[in-house]
Amino acid sequence: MSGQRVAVLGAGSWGTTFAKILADGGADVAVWARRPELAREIRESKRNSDYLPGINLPRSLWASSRLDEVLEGREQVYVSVPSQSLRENLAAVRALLPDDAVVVSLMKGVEKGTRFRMSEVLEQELGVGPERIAVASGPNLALEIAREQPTAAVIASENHDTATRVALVATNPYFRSFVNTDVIGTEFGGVLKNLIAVAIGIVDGVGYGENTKASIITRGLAEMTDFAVAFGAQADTLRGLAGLGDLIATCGSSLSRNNTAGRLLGQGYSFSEVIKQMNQTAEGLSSVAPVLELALERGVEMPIVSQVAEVLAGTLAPRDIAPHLTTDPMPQGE
Ligand SMILES: NC(=O)C1=CN([C@@H]2O[C@H](COP(=O)(O)OP(=O)(O)OC[C@H]3O[C@@H](n4cnc5c(N)ncnc54)[C@H](OP(=O)(O)O)[C@@H]3O)[C@@H](O)[C@H]2O)C=CC1
Ligand SMILES: O=C(CO)COP(=O)(O)O
Repeated sequence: MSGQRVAVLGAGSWGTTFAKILADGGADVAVWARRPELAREIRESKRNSDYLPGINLPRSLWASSRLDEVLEGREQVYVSVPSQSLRENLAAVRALLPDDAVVVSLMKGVEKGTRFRMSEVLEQELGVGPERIAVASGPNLALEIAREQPTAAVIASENHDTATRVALVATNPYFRSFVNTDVIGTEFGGVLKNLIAVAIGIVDGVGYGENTKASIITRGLAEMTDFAVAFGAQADTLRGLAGLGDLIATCGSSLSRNNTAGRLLGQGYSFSEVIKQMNQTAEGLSSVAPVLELALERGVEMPIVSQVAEVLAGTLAPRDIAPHLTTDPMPQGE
């Protein structure tokens, strides 16, 4: 569906990569970068040297630091800012959002304090109904995609037509979008795999091997599924690209910022030292508290995520994470 006029809000590694995906699929894409110098670099040099070094962006890509210029006349608006900053960013978007525009979350976090998913924050702050909201999630490490290595994603919306319209635009020869109506499962899949990737990073940093990691990934998927299903997700969604697919990609790659943050913790750096060293967004570090609060609310046990929280708090030594995979003396399960 070439020629659709779309906007991407956020020019970090994922926003810029997603803008490239859309432009390479034939869309007319405008990107909003909060820093004018980054907008200028994308617009004039077709580069984003801070976030995607060495990547040439499509010639058609346009960028500005002015929201009004970027949003004018856009039929689809993709949002990719750090989750904890979404609500404050949307205040300026509401008045400028074109009538009938579909809004797509590319983010993988839960808001601290309120514990809302990103699609819920979009609905609340933009005054847009769920039929005009979609979420995108899957095994999507930005730099691999920017290098045009093939992958796939799920586009979910409560409205099947909305998901289909977005998926048609967010598809190109190296990126395939599948359609789903399970927004909760698709969104929580992306949030939860980040937390398991932090756990994998921790045991990697400690120096444990493949058995430990395979145990954490397998039990982590069970934990992700129990949690998401308790909130109304379909278990199948967690077995698909937005769950297992993303879990494999993120747990297996040093490109993952969540995995990297975990590795630093496993090597003995404290939470505050890790924050200082990270120059990109590791959403799992912010989502761990709201996810555990939600789990408590629904009575879902999350032993791996709980241990990640304890390592972050400094109350559990990283080397002790694996033996406590469950506190149940006789655990049932696969
Ligand atoms: N990178 C990836 O591989 C993938 C990321 N995601 C998700 O995409 C979302 C965005 O992450 P990603 O692009 O990777 O992050 P990055 O750290 O690469 O970039 C963050 C971007 O957000 C901007 N930003 C930072 N703070 C604020 C703020 N308070 N208000 C507005 N903009 C801000 C930064 O601008 P500045 O440069 O000016 O600081 C930058 O453009 C996350 O939810 C992540 O989970 C999903 C799939 C893949
Ligand atoms: O979501 C991602 C891959 O699908 C990116 O993971 P990180 O945020 O850990 O880099």
